[in-house]
Amino acid sequence: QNPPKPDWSLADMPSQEGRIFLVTGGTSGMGYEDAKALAAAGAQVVIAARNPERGQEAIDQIKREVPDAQVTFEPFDLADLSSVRALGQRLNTSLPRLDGLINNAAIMAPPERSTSAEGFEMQFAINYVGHFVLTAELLPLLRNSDAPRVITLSSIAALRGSINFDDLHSAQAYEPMTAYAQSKLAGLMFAFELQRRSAAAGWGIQSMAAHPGVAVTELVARGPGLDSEQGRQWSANREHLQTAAQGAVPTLYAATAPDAQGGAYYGPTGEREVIGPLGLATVPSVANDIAIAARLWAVTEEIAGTHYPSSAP
Ligand SMILES: NC(=O)c1ccc[n+]([C@@H]2O[C@H](COP(=O)([O-])OP(=O)(O)OC[C@H]3O[C@@H](n4cnc5c(N)ncnc54)[C@H](O)[C@@H]3O)[C@@H](O)[C@H]2O)c1
Repeated sequence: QNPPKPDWSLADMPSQEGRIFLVTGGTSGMGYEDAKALAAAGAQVVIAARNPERGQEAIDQIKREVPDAQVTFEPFDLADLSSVRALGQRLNTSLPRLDGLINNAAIMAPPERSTSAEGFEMQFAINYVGHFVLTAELLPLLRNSDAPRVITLSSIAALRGSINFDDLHSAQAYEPMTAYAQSKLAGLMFAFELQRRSAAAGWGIQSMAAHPGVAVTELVARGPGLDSEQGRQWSANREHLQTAAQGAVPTLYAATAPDAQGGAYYGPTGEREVIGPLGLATVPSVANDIAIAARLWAVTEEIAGTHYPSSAP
């Protein structure tokens, strides 16, 4: 795989006119920056997140900066698979195709364990299983595109992750960052496995992963909280971290650059993994284990009740 030029920036993004993107969690942080940059390049963008008021605020803010932006909001909750499926059905009716899906929404390390509508540990549910189901729902729309891409957000936290098949939902022991790391590793393995399955079945989808390094967003405040030890450390380092706009660059590269490749993992790289520049990110060795990836896929299909087609329909 060819690494991208480290100085790739939004100015290098080709026109996205005529292309349609969905960005989950596009009301704040990196997702918002993704939506704004894609709209500025001429794409039609659908932001999907929970809160319609925050959705309208995001649209208003984007339109202040990009007056002719084509951006709309769809409410949905990744922690409730009936809501994820309902979004899929609405989009399958309203859109002709989908050229890019950005699986961006996430929560990080809430201090107390909680569970989704289906009883999954909340980070596993939102960060991973919800996106697994959403992508399956949108497969027909993606296949209507002549060059569809699916970008799934991972994190350097995945380097510390493992897939605990004996306790995927942290019911026996809940450690917030361990559960986050598992969810982000699962997302990374999903991105790679989707690429393999797409290639084998001829779906034509390029699936890649991206991570932002460490960027100043709402993730910490909404998770461990700014008063936590983690929050205090993070606040003390704020000026050394990336902005959300900088953190969005690897995702936007993956979503739009002609030379970005399916199966790659883009992010700030090497010694500068936390703050840049753009490159091929470090892949945790377990993420290359195709037996674990296949097992995780099968288990997820089972618990989610969503089965991908095994070959091109
Ligand atoms: N900020 C960082 O330093 C960092 C580092 C590594 C990876 N990431 C990843 O980047 C991505 C974006 O995170 P961010 O830092 O911009 O955080 P953020 O908190 O600013 O944004 C997260 C978005 O996800 C949405 N969301 C949360 N729960 C949801 C649910 N149940 N249903 C639908 N939407 C939901 C939120 O509404 C919000 O729009 C995440 O995947 C995160 O894991 C962030």
